[in-house]
Amino acid sequence: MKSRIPDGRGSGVLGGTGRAVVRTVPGAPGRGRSGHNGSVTSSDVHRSGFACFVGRPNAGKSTLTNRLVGSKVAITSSKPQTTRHAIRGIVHRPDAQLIIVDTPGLHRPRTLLGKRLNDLVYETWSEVDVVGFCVPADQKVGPGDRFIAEQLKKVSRRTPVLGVVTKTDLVPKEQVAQQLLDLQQVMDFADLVPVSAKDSYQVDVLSDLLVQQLPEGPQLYPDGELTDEPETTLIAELIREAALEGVRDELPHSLAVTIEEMIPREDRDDLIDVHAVVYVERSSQKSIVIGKGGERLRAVGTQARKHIQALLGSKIYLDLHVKVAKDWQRDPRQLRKLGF
Ligand SMILES: Nc1nc2c(ncn2[C@@H]2O[C@H](COP(=O)(O)OP(=O)(O)OP(=O)(O)O)[C@@H](O)[C@H]2O)c(=O)[nH]1
Repeated sequence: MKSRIPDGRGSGVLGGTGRAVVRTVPGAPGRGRSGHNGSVTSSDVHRSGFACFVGRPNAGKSTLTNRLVGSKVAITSSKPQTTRHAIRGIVHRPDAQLIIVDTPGLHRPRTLLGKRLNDLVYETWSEVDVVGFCVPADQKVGPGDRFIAEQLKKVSRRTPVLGVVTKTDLVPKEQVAQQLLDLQQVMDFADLVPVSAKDSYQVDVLSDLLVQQLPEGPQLYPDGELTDEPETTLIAELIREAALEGVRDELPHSLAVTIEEMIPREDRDDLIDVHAVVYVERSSQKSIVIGKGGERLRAVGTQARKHIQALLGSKIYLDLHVKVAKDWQRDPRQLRKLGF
């Protein structure tokens, strides 16, 4: 992965100074590593830096990123492990600019793709200023979470880690409290916070806690910018998200999307032609994606088009092809071609 930090600010300035505006976190037994006491101190300091969320697949990281940024930039799906690209969302605040890198789920590598994804995770952790470790409120803290915690401990001396209990809307309050206690057992956190991206519950508190860990610094991106991912990457992700809806469990890992061409239609200033290819690994998967009489692929196209038009603010014509790239997850050449 290319460095996610644009101006040479590397690990040397990692770790927030923790002197920013701090609010008490209702219901969270946070310890506050920098000795904050819940008081509010006004400050003219501007902070900027990077954060990422880690957690088991489906923990709600992408949804939380979207909620913090306030726009749909990272794809979400009910299928696990759908986030492959470290897409950044940018939170603009008067007192800070927080750039969120959405990392893929960490998992035991079985293929070359799996290994590259894990490498990407470690690289991201060592480059950011703060990590949010997400654990959903409705699932017991388990071996998967402890595995991640063990990995996180290796970087937590340099990079502060916040414990984030997500999806609190799904369970009663007592269960949220218990989950916070259980999570506290797995590692030392800079702070613990319960949130619900669905209800926007405590999302602003989380934003404050993340910002508190950032170093002082100027705005790194212009106002209004939500992500620095190239448009084509976002469009490819939107198509992949649509293609993943309601398909068999093994398919997500075998799907990749490339944008072959994106050109304004001649003589029309309101229409863009987008040509995309959906790659699968086997011809059996190809027929799943296409569906009977092409029905599924049409539905995928319709859904993706809706989101792409919203993203670009322009009408598009979406041309989708499905191709088989045999065993692309194990083939370095193909991986490169598909952008991994
Ligand atoms: N009820 C509820 N559901 C949520 C919340 N946040 C996320 N979800 C759902 O949980 C599922 C997974 O959310 P994602 O944001 O895609 O999870 P992720 O951790 O990014 O998943 P990967 O990309 O697989 O690592 C989706 O179906 C979301 O709609 C929440 O606050 N409340």
